[in-house]
Amino acid sequence: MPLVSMNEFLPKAKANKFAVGQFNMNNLEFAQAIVEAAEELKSPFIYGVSEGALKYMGIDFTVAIAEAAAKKSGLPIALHLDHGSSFEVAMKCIRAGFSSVMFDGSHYSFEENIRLTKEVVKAAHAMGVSVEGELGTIGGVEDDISVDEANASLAKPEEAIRFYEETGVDCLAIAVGTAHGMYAGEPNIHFDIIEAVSKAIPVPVVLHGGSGVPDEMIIKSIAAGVGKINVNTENQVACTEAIREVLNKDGKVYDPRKYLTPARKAMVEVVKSKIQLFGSSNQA
Ligand SMILES: O=C(O)C[C@@H](O)[C@H](O)C(=O)COP(=O)(O)O
Ligand SMILES: [Zn+2]
Repeated sequence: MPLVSMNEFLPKAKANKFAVGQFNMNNLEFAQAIVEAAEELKSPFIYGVSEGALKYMGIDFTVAIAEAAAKKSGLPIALHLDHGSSFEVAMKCIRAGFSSVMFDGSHYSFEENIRLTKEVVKAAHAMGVSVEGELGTIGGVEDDISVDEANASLAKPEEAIRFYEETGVDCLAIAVGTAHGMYAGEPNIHFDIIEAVSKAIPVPVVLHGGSGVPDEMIIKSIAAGVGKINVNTENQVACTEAIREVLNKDGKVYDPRKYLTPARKAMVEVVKSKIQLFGSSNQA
């Protein structure tokens, strides 16, 4: 199966109240672990690729790996630019074979965010590519850029609704109290904002900063209208802890397969548990 747009599964997620996971691809082992977990549970999923990860892996390797996963598994998989910062980077990804892009204009003024997102939507939709927009400021560390929680600002439902109506995005990330990275305590998620926006627009709300959110809050978020959830840090932590354990036990190990195999296994377990929690098993 070729890579698909998120519209292959997000409308179904919204209608049937489940969420599709966006799992970030940081290298080959992440990509393999994610597709292995999804194959076992017959789940659609999204490979999220940040601009930093794109630089690290190279755009051609990234697309080739995602295409190989889609072909081998037969699952509906979207390859999605995560937090794209410009029209140019979004177009570069689409030209290389991405089936979905996020344009994150949340650092611009509201009107400028609408104007820029609209341009991306117009070009992407003409090529059958889905688009995610973002409103409000999500706290935490994203691709090495940190936004402290005090400067994170929640999305206003009336603005989110107007943003959707004017841009026509396929899903909308709104700042509702989650943050990128692990939480020191518990996040304070504003379920009322999710519900107000989700009721008024036909596309799903996206929850960024999915790592470390307690299960019951995830379930409540999905019930309120979240249809896409992004997870990266929990996989990074599982991967690194597994590698550290092997190296701590035997300082003489030099074959990367000896520590990357347990790292990949640990990530398979993380992704499987998220797919089950999000309710997307057997939805492929
Ligand atoms: O940091 C990245 O490279 C990706 C994240 O921004 C992703 O979009 C996301 O929201 C994942 O959040 P996390 O699970 O808290 O890392
Ligand atoms: Zn994010």
